[in-house]
Amino acid sequence: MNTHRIASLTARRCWSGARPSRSSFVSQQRPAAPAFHSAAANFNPSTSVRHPAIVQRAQTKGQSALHNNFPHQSHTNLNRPLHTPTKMATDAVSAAARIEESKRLAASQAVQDHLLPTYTHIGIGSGSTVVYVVDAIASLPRSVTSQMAFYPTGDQSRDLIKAAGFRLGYIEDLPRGQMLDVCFDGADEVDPALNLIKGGGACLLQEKIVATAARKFVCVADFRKISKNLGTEWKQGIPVEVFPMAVPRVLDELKRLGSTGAKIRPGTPGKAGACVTDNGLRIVDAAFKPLLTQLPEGKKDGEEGVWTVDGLARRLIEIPGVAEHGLFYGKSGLEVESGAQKPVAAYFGMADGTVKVQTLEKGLVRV
Ligand SMILES: O=C[C@H](O)[C@H](O)[C@H](O)COP(=O)(O)O
Repeated sequence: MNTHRIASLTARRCWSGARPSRSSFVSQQRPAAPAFHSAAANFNPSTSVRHPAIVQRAQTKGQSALHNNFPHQSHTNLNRPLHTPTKMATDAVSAAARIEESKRLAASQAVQDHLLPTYTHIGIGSGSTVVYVVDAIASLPRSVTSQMAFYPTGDQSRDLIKAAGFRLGYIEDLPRGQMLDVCFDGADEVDPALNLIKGGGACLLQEKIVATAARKFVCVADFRKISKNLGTEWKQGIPVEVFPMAVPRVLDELKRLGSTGAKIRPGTPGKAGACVTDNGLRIVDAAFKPLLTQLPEGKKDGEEGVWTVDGLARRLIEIPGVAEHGLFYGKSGLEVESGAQKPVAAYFGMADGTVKVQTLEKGLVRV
């Protein structure tokens, strides 16, 4: 397995030009990770995590680079404030490394718990956390993984599968009636009922097809994704994949439904113009008031722009021109035999190096 190759593929995954910067998050629970295009993020966190010496080197490098950018702040300036840009850069690098490590821990535990050696058809989702899923699977004996076919959810995961030397499967060729054994995928936000927001990296349509084709859908994420209500942690809005000709009409309808400032996702800085998905469509990010899991008594779904997850999810897909949206909702794989959009379990790597698992029966518990 070529870890370095896989890590470099993360850097140029579909959201390199499409994902809204993580730094636009305003959340106290999520340490501000540097935007992927910032200089501080140019070090490779996935390799640094495993080699503390490299983290140290990257931090030292970050310091000296920043000193060069701020020549007026000499080393002998005793009046320098405690929180200098240099310290902030160092903190940002350690926060980013901690987040990467938490993704790796979640992925590795999820694979350990849910990938049986007898499985032959495996779905691989999109995003930066899934890279560690592939990494964990690639560390298994070749005699096991060579019996498996891996089904991607977009260009990035197809590249990951190929780089790991795995056999690529095509979901369109999976015979009718047959299901994937398991699918691993990330999420942008997870509520206590295991509803998800996905599509922060512009992948959601193929993800939903692959997840619902699996007997078991397992979610992997870091601690920033844990949420009480969808829309409280992931504030950019619900990603909605839309046919280009329908975009203005969809924006109008989203406003009528109570979305506050739905907008077309730009492709910048990676691409001029709009973000184009793996399916050649556009992404509209539609922010709503935090989504409920239950309707308060006497209230109607959508009244004053307040929606339940299920109510909004069903309403969004009815809009002509909407190909799919990033709300994964409804039944989980524990409740139905097939077609579940909600995972059977969500694995979260925590900032303290532990892993928590969230299921419908047990809630959020430490492994
Ligand atoms: O569009 C991208 C996918 O839905 C990802 O699975 C989701 O955005 C989570 O990505 P990450 O693991 O990079 O946070």
